[in-house]
Amino acid sequence: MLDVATARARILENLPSCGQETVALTAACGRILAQDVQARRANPPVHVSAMDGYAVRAADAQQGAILRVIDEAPAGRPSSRTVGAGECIRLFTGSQVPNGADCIVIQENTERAGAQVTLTRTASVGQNIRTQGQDFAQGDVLLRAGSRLGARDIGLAAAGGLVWLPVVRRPRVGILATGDEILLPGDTAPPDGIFNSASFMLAALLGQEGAEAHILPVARDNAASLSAAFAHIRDLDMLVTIGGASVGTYDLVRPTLEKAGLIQNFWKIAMRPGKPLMSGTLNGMPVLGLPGNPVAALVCGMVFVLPALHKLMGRPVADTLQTQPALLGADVEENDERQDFLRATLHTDDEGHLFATPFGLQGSGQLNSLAHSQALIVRAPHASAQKAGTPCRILLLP
Ligand SMILES: Nc1nc2c(c(=O)[nH]1)N[C@H]1C(S)=C(S)[C@@H](COP(=O)(O)OP(=O)(O)OC[C@H]3O[C@@H](n4cnc5c(N)ncnc54)[C@H](O)[C@@H]3O)O[C@H]1N2
Ligand code: MOO
Repeated sequence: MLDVATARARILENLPSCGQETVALTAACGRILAQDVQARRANPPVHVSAMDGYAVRAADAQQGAILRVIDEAPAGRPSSRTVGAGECIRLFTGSQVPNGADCIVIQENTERAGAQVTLTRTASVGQNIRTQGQDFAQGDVLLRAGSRLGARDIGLAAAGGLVWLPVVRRPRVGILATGDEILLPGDTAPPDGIFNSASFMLAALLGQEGAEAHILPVARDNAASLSAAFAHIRDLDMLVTIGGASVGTYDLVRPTLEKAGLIQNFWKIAMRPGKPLMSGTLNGMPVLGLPGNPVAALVCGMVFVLPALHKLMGRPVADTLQTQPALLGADVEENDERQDFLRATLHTDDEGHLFATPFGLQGSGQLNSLAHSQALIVRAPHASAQKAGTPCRILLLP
């Protein structure tokens, strides 16, 4: 059986990037920027007033000076006049600063009488002026390729005059659960049917990482149903199957895929949960066959499908699993030949040590402990029995 690291590398090896598309600002939140974007215009585009008041020449802005109001220029309606000696122009927050003026006296520091204004305080050059390009200049790189766009990035792009943004195309991932016993959550018959948890869990996992995840109709445990399901696939960047991956008589996913033209990369890995993982390509489309046990599907989703998704999105993918150090919160037994991923809760003691405590039961059908875990303890094949307090490596669960 292949080891986990080799399997991961072989899945990532030949994955193409799925390219980019252009979306409107309103559709860009959460997307990954595909190219650096530059400001189309400076912000502010011209010198503007930061306050309601009067544009004056700083040379005139002495306490007690009396100035003549020669114009009024609301925001968006710049004055064509030039402020000369002894003159001022009435301005408002956001108004363009007129020629000749080099400071803004705020309204509270003036007394107005008809067309005359008396300054009650001295002002200085540049006061209350937002200079052109103070925030950013035309052509400045506002956002870098590879960043995930949030609300503040959208605001910055909008301020730079961008209407459309180049983003990484969301990979279309088909999720095909299989099994005669699999029901939609909430279906009432048959009473011994198993609700399809794995498809919804994987769709959520991949969706929150930027995939366009499509839950396909469940295929039945027979070659005809599976063949039809594979034949109906169109325009997917990746297919993820769930179940029917093992060695039983009704585990027909791999043989049926092979009949449809699958080029198998590998099948079966030294991992618990996740042993019957399969990787291949069908007419060029990457296919990952996950085990049906939902915990195995999720752990394989984290360890293999997410990095594959990131690769499809052109995002950097670390060569190795990004584990972190912790201390065992309970004794663990000797491990066999499979790399183990144990569901665990985390807590930090008074001295700041992080402990990962594995659940006692680790069956790969048990979703309750999966949902209530914060991490997976990763144990190497053939690791010896270890006592609580021993250093270990953990993978944080999303
Ligand atoms: N003789 C052997 N038997 C098994 C082996 C083996 O090496 N030799 N491997 C075991 C391991 S490890 C795993 S994992 C499972 C994987 O089996 P399959 O991928 O064939 O999965 P199924 O048999 O279809 O289902 C297993 C289990 O999971 C439930 N299931 C399936 N799909 C879903 C779903 N979408 N949502 C929720 N639950 C699902 C299904 O009802 C079964 O209970 O094989 C072992 N056997
Ligand atoms: O992959 Mo299986 O879940 O080890 O039982």
